Amino acid sequence: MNSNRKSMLTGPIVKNALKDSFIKLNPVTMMKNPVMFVVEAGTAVVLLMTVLPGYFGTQEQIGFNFTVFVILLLTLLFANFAEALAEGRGKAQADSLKKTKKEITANLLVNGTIKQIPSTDLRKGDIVIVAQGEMIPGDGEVIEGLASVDESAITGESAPVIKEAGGDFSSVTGGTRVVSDRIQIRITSDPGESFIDRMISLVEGAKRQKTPNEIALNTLLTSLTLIFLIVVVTLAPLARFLEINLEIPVLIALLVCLIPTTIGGLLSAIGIAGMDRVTQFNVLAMSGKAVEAAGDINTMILDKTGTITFGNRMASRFIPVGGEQEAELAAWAAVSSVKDETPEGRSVLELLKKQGMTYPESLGDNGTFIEFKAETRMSGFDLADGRKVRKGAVDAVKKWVEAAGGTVPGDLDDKGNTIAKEGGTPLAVAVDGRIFGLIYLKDTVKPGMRERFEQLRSMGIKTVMCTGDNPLTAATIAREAGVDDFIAESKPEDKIAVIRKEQNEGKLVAMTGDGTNDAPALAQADVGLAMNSGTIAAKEAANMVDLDSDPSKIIEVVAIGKQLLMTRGALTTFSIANDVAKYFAIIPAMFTLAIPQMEALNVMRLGSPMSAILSALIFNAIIIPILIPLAMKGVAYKPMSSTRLLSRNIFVYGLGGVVVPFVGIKIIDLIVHTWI
Ligand SMILES: Nc1ncnc2c1ncn2[C@@H]1O[C@H](COP(=O)(O)OP(=O)(O)OP(=O)(O)O)[C@@H](O)[C@H]1O
Ligand SMILES: [K+]
Ligand SMILES: [Mg+2]
Repeated sequence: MNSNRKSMLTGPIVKNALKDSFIKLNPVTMMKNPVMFVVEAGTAVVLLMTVLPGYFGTQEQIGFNFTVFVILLLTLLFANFAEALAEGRGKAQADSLKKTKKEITANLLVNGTIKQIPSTDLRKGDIVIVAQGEMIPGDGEVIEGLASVDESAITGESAPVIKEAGGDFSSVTGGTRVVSDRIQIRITSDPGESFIDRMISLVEGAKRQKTPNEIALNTLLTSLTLIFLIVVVTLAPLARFLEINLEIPVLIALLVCLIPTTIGGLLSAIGIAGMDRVTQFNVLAMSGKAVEAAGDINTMILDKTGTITFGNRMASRFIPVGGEQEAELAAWAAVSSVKDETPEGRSVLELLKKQGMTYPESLGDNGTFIEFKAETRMSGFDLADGRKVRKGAVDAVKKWVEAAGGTVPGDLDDKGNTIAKEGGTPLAVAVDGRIFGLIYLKDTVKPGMRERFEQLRSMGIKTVMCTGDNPLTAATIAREAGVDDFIAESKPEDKIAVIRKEQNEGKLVAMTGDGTNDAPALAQADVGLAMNSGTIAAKEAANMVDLDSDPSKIIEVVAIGKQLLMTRGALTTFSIANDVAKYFAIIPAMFTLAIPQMEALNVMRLGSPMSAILSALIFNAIIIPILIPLAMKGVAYKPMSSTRLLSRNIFVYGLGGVVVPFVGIKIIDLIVHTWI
């Protein structure tokens, strides 16, 4: 899917869009776009006057009427083509996704025996078994086992990912393939509601609804259209009263030139293309509203590990405290990590191996594993003989040891702080009341983070790093990465609190996350970007999912959102400014047609009244296809504050919108005038 996602507009897409341009002429479809619907009504009237001149017009104007009809029809087709082209890539993607959605056989587990049923019969709560080489029959959660899964059908990324029961990597997607081992899965979606179904309807635009911004703009454009309609309709009797004869096709041409057809024709293409840009970027936005909200974000909440840093925090050294032996510290660190499947836990065992050390493995028999939790900030192992082994954040382990009646060695804090000041994470290791020392976890800030935060600042966006790590480590990483603010030792509920606080100040907040404990905060945020590798709860709470599971992408998503809003604003300004020039072409021409002495009004020195009207109308039509690439690609975006952006755009597109048609109409008139 990725290969064709990246591909540009191909021949078949353009061909389909051409066909769709005609299908979209259906008045029922057209009615959703009042500006273009008025153009269509006008086109129909001019057509009647051309084919039935006896009833509706005069014989000698047939040529002119027919020309007006053709230009109006082209105006409609151009607008339809813009929308169809914007929809085209999504439709092509949907087709390729549908191919991956073929029916397969699922191994349903009923009372301990396997029953084969078609995947389409699976319901929420069913348990299935998927073995090596088989396709996963539906979305679900791994409840037993571990397997590597090829998810390229949805992510385009061919390297298999590990899925395992428990933790943040347990969610699987229907249509992906198990490449090794065997897992038990609890199905979490009913037929028709799966992730792929949602993806299809998203990229296809089937569920595309107008965003509040689009509705507001549409209302404005409709009001403008209505006003001009009233003006033009009242112009006719007024002119007749003054004994000036204004032809109906001329009035229709005037109306079409005055109403905002440029933005009316491109509006939906701009929205669809914006959504599409997000999709090309391998991010699924659940609605256009989410993409637009991204464009208006004031505050961005980021977590440290995995977003700002690479996130593979690796144990790099064992540092004993209180006169303990390094070998003994290492052994207890290993015991606390035997079943700890977090990257941190695994790295402890790797370090042990690398240093050629060993630990008494039999201690791991018959004990209870204590899983790492963000709330306790510790993990460990309760031995069969009753001894409790823990490793975790220094302050958490200190409290735990003190509660057990132990004492804290005097050099613990100093040694811990030294690690933290270097940006590392110290983990203390203890057995019951005795602290043996520290594990030095190293993580590195991703390159280029500083520049990215610099950009965000120039866009007027505040960045807050929220981490469960200690304040010293947090401060070091925050300084190194250049975030505006940070919150250390934060528990999951603290993230929600930060979001609420910002929102209460009237700000829009974005955040990324992947864990079940991030889900409430993802739902609370105005833009919640969940990682595809994350839990189902996170993905359902968020309004965007990143298929590549790269949390720092939120930065680009915001840029795309801004670009969408800017493109819409710029083309609206351009469209309305455009109409000014058309007054100067059409109105004098119209009156000169009736009263030749009014030639003095012809400020643009256009060839003849007829050619002036046709030139304005031709310009009005061809400006739509000329602007399609801009509507699709978006206007160039440089990070700067919203107010500066706004004034810059009004200058460029407002002034440009007035000047360009004067030049354009004049050039067209020079050509047209030689023909008539
Ligand atoms: N596997 C583990 N075993 C024991 N303690 C751990 C483990 N992983 C992390 N910790 C400790 O718990 C703290 C909190 O971890 P948590 O994952 O909540 O936040 P974080 O990863 O530090 O920050 P972030 O929110 O940026 O991901 C860590 O700073 C570390 O001190
Ligand atoms: K117009
Ligand atoms: Mg973490």
